[in-house]
Amino acid sequence: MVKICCIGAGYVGGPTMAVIALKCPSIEVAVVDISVSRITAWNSDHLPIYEPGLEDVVMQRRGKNLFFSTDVEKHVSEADIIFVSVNTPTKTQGLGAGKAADLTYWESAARMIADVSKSNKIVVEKSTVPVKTAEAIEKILTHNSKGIDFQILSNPEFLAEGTAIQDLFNPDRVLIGGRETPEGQKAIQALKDVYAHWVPEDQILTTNLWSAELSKLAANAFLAQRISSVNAMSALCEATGADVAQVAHAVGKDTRIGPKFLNASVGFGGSCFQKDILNLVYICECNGLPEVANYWKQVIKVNDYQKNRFVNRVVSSMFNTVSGKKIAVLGFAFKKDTGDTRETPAIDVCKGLLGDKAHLSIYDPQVTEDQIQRDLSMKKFDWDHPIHLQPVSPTSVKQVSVVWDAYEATKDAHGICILTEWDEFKSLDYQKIFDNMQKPAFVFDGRNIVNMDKLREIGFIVYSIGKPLDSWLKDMPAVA
Ligand SMILES: NC(=O)C1=CN([C@@H]2O[C@H](COP(=O)(O)OP(=O)(O)OC[C@H]3O[C@@H](n4cnc5c(N)ncnc54)[C@H](O)[C@@H]3O)[C@@H](O)[C@H]2O)C=CC1
Ligand SMILES: O=C(O)[C@H]1O[C@H](OP(=O)(O)OP(=O)(O)OC[C@H]2O[C@@H](n3ccc(=O)[nH]c3=O)[C@H](O)[C@@H]2O)[C@H](O)[C@@H](O)[C@@H]1O
Repeated sequence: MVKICCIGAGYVGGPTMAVIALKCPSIEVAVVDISVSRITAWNSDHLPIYEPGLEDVVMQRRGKNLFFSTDVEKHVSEADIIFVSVNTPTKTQGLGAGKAADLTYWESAARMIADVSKSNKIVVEKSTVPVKTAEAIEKILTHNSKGIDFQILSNPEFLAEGTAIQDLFNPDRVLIGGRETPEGQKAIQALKDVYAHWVPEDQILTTNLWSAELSKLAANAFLAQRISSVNAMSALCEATGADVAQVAHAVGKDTRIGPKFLNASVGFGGSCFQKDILNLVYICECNGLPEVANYWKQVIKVNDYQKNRFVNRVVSSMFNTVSGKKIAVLGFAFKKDTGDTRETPAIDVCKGLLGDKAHLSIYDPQVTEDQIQRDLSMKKFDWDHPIHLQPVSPTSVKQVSVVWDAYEATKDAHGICILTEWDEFKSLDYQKIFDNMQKPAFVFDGRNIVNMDKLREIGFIVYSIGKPLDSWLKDMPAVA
């Protein structure tokens, strides 16, 4: 029986391995982690991450051919194929701080693999890593190899949160990069055989190692670039009276451009877009390509601009101050159908409003008060380290209350900011909400999900990203 071990039981390791276990009953899959609380949760009825369809897959295979364990060394030493899906945060100190990937966790995983292995292994990069990481990993493994053959493969993951299970069941492509030697090709074939249990052969792409590593960074950069492009247009739409949804629709009808990923928003979030683009920028700079680096840097700059612009809109619309005013924040996760808040635009928007002394009442159907308080008090980039290395009880931000209901959040509020596109926010009783708010009552829709006309009929002053401005807002231009 082929044995797979995955180091890192996070948003990638957990779901990908659960799906491999489901699709390949003949393979034994162990997911290991240094975080005891994460592994305990994977073995309980309350999985550590919320992802539609995940629980069903885990429950079908857990205890049969899917195991979650903290006994990292045992499972690594027994495995034929080892996936490494650990954190690759942005460096906060030293050379490349604020841009380069911090490979501390990767390196320690590689050293441990070298230490405990007694048989040949295929080591698979599942984490997103800088190009040429495989070379460094190879050096760590072979310097300690005691004659063991290690083959390194790059198999980046393209799943998106909220749709992870669907993405894993029907991937657009599976990408496997390896050495162009006979041993490298054999390793590629072994991994291909795993995916071939459910992925059509022509969707499994094989490349050299560096192409696979770079393709992952490139894919995320292209995706984020589309959002920054449409968000840049949203500012111009507001200035001219064009409607960003109509512009995006017209542009996306061109089959060369396509309709997906053109939703204007308060900004993209998530654990990877910013991190991976910063990493790409750093690699370009290290390779003497400053023009290329600056090109991609601009994608991040426009994203920051979009978040600032939103905050400025809120403040300027409300008589240039939100000091002491109650602002309801609907949605804190970085997108709907996930409880993940990593790099969510809500953090920057809330911090911006708090900077102007607002009182925030936050509601998100999947995010806990503890998480929100952590996010608002944590330093930039600290979130991307294993949970047990993060501050245990951060000081809570006093002007923030977290409630479990949108009606509670909006009661007596002066304004509402919609920051995540949860479906339930579309069907709220906005008349009831209006009746219980201070007047004039504002709605700032950072996700373009509300029916502006209906809300204006009720009496709200409505701002929606990239949409023709309310006459109230026209006279109060937001300066970014
Ligand atoms: N979250 C996502 O949607 C995607 C993430 N990625 C990439 O996958 C990698 C992992 O991301 P996530 O799963 O989101 O991170 P995560 O933070 O949810 O999970 C990483 C896990 O690795 C564990 N870990 C760290 N060092 C370890 C070690 N030496 N031994 C054992 N366990 C260790 C941590 O405790 C943590 O539970 C990152 O490189 C990320 O860029 C790629 C595609 C999608
Ligand atoms: O490497 C990763 O981590 C993953 O990053 C993204 O997935 P994810 O961040 O989970 O979610 P997305 O659906 O890409 O959304 C990212 C952010 O962009 C925003 N977004 C997305 C689409 C859009 O049109 N407009 C927009 O503002 C979302 O609200 C969210 O904040 C990619 O889509 C995945 O392919 C990739 O594997």
